[in-house]
Amino acid sequence: MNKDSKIYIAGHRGLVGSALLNSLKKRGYQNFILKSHAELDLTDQQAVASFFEKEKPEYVFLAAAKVGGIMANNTYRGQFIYENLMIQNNVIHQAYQHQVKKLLFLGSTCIYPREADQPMKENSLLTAPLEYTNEPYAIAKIAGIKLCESYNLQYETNFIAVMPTNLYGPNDNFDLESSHVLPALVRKLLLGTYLETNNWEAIRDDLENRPVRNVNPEQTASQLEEALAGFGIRKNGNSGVEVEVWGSGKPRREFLWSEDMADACVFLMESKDFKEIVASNSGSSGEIRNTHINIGTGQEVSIASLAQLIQKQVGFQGKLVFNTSKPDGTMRKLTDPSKLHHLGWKHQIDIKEGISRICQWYTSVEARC
Ligand SMILES: NC(=O)C1=CN([C@@H]2O[C@H](COP(=O)(O)OP(=O)(O)OC[C@H]3O[C@@H](n4cnc5c(N)ncnc54)[C@H](OP(=O)(O)O)[C@@H]3O)[C@@H](O)[C@H]2O)C=CC1
Ligand SMILES: C[C@H]1O[C@H](OP(=O)(O)OP(=O)(O)OC[C@H]2O[C@@H](n3cnc4c(=O)[nH]c(N)nc43)[C@H](O)[C@@H]2O)[C@@H](O)[C@@H](O)C1=O
Repeated sequence: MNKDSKIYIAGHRGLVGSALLNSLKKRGYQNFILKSHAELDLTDQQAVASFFEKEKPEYVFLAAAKVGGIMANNTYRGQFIYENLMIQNNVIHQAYQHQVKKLLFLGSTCIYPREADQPMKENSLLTAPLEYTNEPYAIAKIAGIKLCESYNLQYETNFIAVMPTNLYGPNDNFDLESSHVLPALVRKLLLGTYLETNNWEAIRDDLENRPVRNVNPEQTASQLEEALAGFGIRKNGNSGVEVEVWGSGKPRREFLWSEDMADACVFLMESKDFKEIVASNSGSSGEIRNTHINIGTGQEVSIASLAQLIQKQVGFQGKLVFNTSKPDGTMRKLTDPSKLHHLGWKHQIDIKEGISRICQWYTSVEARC
């Protein structure tokens, strides 16, 4: 990529897209095409075709998708499979039709079998059944990998598919229901600290800044207390406040800071081609598959430990309680990032540093919506 190359970041307002935009700007890139969902619905085949015809991007980062945590994936199963298939089919196909020089597609580590050997290597794809809670999303992502791979093999395109582990950082979704675990626990535990001191002003401010379904920040203190209890943030008799953690707390997850993730993506777009990635796959028998690349830290933490780390960071004095009526999802999902390490990239920010950064960001002026 040259500094004046025309770069389209699909999903530039999201967690990953915004980190990609910042990372590219820092490196001196300046020629961006940016469209919000409201401006261009990527599920609309005709609209996407017209957009590519008009704009003719040279490089594409496909970070637009229907995304959410375990409950959103499990509940909106139809939307997760349909919207993701449509977005990726439209964008990847038009990138091929309009001779895009390179495209980077973002998948997810949920493509791997539920019982995959840990840490998970790229070649465990399609070797056993998937985790149920996010199966529709995972199937769409697997189709995206195969679309990139098949177009590369048939049409000699240069499309790279990366499989990031669970991500977190600025501009994440902090909704109390549809978000991923890390942003959810940051917000729930912060609200817990406000509830401990009856700081209704801080609670109202938080709810105004990031509206929550069926909660009016103007309500009385006792109504707000009831609303928060519905999200598992509640006063517990005279012993203080408790915050609910979904599931048993036993599943383990691997977390990568979004700016590290963006750095890895830019590194791959700047310096690696699909052919080099194929060449780096060992033991090929003439069949070309598993050309995607894991992006992770190779380090995991239990959900209970994650909650304790965030609790410590925000200074929540109360109790963590586990709600086992909520799903655990897969028990382990740890990437083996050695392929990416061999290609020349390694993460920088560890989980403790990342938690400190995201808690600071969440309460900063910058985070105001
Ligand atoms: N978050 C995570 O932990 C992980 C994410 N990923 C992958 O990374 C990518 C980015 O995820 P993330 O940044 O977290 O997601 P976000 O939800 O933060 O952002 C998604 C972006 O996609 C855009 N978008 C969604 N639907 C459409 C549509 N129909 N048309 C146009 N734009 C649309 C949104 O636009 P707008 O803002 O305008 O509404 C938003 O900017 C996804 O492919 C995801 O699967 C992979 C692994 C883990
Ligand atoms: C990135 C990845 O993200 C999703 O998979 P997931 O890792 O299972 O999602 P998650 O972050 O929502 O949960 C991780 C764990 O944490 C527990 N947990 C505790 N308390 C809260 C809580 O308050 N909110 C949430 N969301 N989870 C909680 C929760 O019960 C689970 O055990 C995929 O669907 C798919 O989108 C995907 O690819």
